[in-house]
Amino acid sequence: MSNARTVALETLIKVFNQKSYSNIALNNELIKHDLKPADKALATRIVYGTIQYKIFLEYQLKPLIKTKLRDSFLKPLLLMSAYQYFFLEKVPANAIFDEANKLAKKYSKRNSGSYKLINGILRALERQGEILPPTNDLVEYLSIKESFPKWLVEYLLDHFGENKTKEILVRSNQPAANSIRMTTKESDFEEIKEELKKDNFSFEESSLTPHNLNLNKGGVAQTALFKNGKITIQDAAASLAVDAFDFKGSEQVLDACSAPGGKTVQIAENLTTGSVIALDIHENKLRLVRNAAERLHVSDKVKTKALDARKTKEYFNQGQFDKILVDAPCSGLGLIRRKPEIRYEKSLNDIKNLAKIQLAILESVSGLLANGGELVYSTCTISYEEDEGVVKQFLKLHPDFELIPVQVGKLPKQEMVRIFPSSDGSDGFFIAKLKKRG
Ligand SMILES: C[S@@+](CC[C@H](N)C(=O)[O-])C[C@H]1O[C@@H](n2cnc3c(N)ncnc32)[C@H](O)[C@@H]1O
Repeated sequence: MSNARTVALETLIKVFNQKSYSNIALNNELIKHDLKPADKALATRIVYGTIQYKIFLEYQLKPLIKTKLRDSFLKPLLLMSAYQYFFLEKVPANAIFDEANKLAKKYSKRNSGSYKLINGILRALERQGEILPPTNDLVEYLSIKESFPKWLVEYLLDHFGENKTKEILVRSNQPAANSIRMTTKESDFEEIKEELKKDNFSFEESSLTPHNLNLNKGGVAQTALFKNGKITIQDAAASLAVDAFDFKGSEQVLDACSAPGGKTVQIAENLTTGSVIALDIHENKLRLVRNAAERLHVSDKVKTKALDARKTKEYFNQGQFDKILVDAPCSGLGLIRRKPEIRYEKSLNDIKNLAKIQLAILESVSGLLANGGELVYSTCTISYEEDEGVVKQFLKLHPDFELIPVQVGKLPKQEMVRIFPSSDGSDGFFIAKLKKRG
């Protein structure tokens, strides 16, 4: 039996029991089992949905599991069956339970009783229906309903209030947009849109910027438009960080944390005689930056170097760069819709530790900026400590820098830009622009 649910179960066993990354584990299983496109889509939905709603699903199953689950496949199978039961409206309960029973038979050791156990628990789940904690404990209620750890719900409530928190949680559980950036000049956008239509894509313009479109489906990497570098896959919010610079074209630019290179190529597109040096601490990731530069025909303007951005003073000269981008490593809370497991992996401690690394990177590169030069600091997170907190600490230590209000895309001019995961599917993001006096 090789079908969508076998692939989903194999993947979830690796993710939950062996701590594998979901995208890598799923990809390996999809390669092993040659599924039809519809089955591929179903397996993907079950895997990501089950991970996304793990806390909610465990809460539903907890009152029904009365014995120790000995076989290692049992918990992943129960979770994915419960996910389908609650979230896949078009699949009848009987079909979900039959498939679960078949998988239980296949995976059970003989006489282990696992098959009967699965059947019993899932039938009991049907009788029980959805359960939620009382709404008077808002943290517990939202944690279960939207499947986020309690510390994170509490953190969001403290910083953004009840309405914004609910919005962030709900939107983080919605699918990410299939977002592309048109890399050409604005006058060619219409031509690109026509070509996309010919390739059977429909789209809407991003609510954040005219150079990004949200496509109705994936698969754009197979098109000539992508292969020729006229479009690239990039989140709309992320693309705004580079737009915050005021380019002349002749600048020397440092991209301090560059892989996989989405912003490096965008910087290079803005340069004529200038060039960009792209750093990353992981040498193997720099290959992705070089590939992106080649596809977008900007290789002549991009040099890569493996380096810890906290050690840049040892390699570059004071005042060597006119512009510096620090798109920092961060907790990724703005990316939860793309990487659902982030919510279970990060802690408040991680946020605090990352803030120290971010400040150390800013500290290291600050001396390399020429007087009058621009420094853009960005993250794909929404935590205060990593965003405004880092910028404010940096400014306290560096009175030679000033904060410059930012106007990017369709957004109003702001002191610092915070984008929450948005209704049209963009990631959460933060952008601040600093200028070195002189
Ligand atoms: C948010 S990602 C950058 C995304 C990239 N700017 C883009 O637009 O495609 C952060 C990157 O920083 C790298 N990184 C982490 N710690 C670093 C350090 N100390 N020095 C340089 N790069 C680092 C990570 O390997 C990761 O590729």
